[in-house]
Amino acid sequence: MEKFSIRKRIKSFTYAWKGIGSFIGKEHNAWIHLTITTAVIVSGFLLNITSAEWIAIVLSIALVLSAEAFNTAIERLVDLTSPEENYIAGDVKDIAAGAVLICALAAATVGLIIFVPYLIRLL
Ligand SMILES: Nc1ncnc2c1ncn2[C@@H]1O[C@H](COP(=O)(O)OP(=O)(O)OP(=O)(O)O)[C@@H](O)[C@H]1O
Repeated sequence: MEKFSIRKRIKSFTYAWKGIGSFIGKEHNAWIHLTITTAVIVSGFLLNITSAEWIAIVLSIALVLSAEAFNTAIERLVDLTSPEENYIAGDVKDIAAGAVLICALAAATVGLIIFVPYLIRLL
């Protein structure tokens, strides 16, 4: 087994940050998710939501962003390995996109459950 090395662990961490940079820098879907994320966080502070609600929001944000990041990685891998039209390549991309949609719908539901009562109270 390879010897444990702090330098190597730090390097892995910098690769992960590089991956986040590539995801945010090139993906229009990531920009949309980040815009919604910012709006949700600002709303959370303005409405002074509870700790438990923050936990649900943070987990929902992480769920959607990580699903989108996995989807992007799969899309790029498919483009690399199967740039030509291929039924399975298309299916793989559709399934990955479907996974993002499932996560986004769940996050939207969490957002509605948390924010709608606050907004009704404001009216
Ligand atoms: N190599 C391929 N073979 C067959 N179908 C493909 C292939 N590449 C993409 N597709 C089909 O086109 C759809 C969109 O592809 P892709 O996600 O690459 O494009 P996009 O619109 O640029 O996506 P995004 O905006 O998420 O980056 C896929 O979900 C799939 O149905």
